[in-house]
Amino acid sequence: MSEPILKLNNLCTVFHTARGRFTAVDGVNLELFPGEVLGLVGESGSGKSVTLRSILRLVRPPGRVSGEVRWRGRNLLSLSEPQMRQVRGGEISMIFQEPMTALNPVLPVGEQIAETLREHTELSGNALRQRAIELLELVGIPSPKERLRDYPHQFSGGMRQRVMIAIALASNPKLLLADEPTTALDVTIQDQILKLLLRLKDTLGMSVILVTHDLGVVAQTCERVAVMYAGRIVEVAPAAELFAQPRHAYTLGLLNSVPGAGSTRRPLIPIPGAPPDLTALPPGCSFAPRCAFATDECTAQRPPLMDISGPESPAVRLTACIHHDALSAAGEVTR
Ligand SMILES: Nc1ncnc2c1ncn2[C@@H]1O[C@H](COP(=O)(O)OP(=O)(O)OP(=O)(O)O)[C@@H](O)[C@H]1O
Repeated sequence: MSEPILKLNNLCTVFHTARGRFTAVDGVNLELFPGEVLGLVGESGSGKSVTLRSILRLVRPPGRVSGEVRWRGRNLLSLSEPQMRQVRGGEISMIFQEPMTALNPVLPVGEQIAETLREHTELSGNALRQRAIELLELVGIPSPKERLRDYPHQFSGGMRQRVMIAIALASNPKLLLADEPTTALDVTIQDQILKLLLRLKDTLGMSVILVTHDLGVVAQTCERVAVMYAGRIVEVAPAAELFAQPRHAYTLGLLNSVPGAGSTRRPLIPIPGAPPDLTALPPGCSFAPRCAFATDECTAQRPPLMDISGPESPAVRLTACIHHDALSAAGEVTR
């Protein structure tokens, strides 16, 4: 297997709020390989977005990020801000759920693409304008030359998302961080945007981390999946293996609670309870209070992320569930 392009080592992000101090990202270790699409899934508040923002150092003080973000031989957390600006929007780009938060409403889209091109490439004058047209064309915007002068509000939701992707790709990034990029769109447009992202990933040779709570989107797009719960990674597996045989009780719960992620005929079983309050996490496994498999051992101490790859599954499988063996049998019964 090739070397990872990105490696998160013990990434932690702590916030101090009126509710108290809490760790939104709690010791995340994760690897991303060149050209792969990794899905980061989990319920709302599990720390997916904060993980992405921590990679790019977009967490504002008093939020504090520690650990290591190893990217092409450097730790991004120890770069100066000017060095970081070259990486952010240059080598690594990010797209968001709501393009309007990323786009400037009072600037024509052509000018917004030009800004990124000026910052991250040597292009100027006509070559720069030509490249802006090419980028709009690349993301499937009809009549790109004419649309350069248009403002974000003159585009439909799906087209705005395409514009944001064009801006993100302007610098030829090696990594695209996509935070729920299709959640706000209707299903047909969602499908088009996901296909576009996959095509662009292949054409441009990027890696992608895709944050989503939609397991259907994961099944459609991701090669590997990391599951987050209460700020921690609880399972990592190739997507097909994760769907076929989840090895963490939380993943099993997620798969059983949504339609379409596995067999379509099975009944949906919601996960009981709600995600924990991060300011008052239970001892041991954070999922234990909601888990049908939990035993005293689960609440006694926090289970580490264990490597359970075996000869029958050559790809790396990690789980933080001590009942991962019992789950395989139960998983087949409930699913
Ligand atoms: N700037 C901030 N200040 C304080 N708390 C924050 C900040 N940003 C996020 N949080 C908190 O950190 C936790 C993780 O949030 P995050 O947005 O990463 O979750 P998520 O898994 O992406 O959920 P969603 O799918 O709803 O976006 C949540 O409890 C959230 O309220």
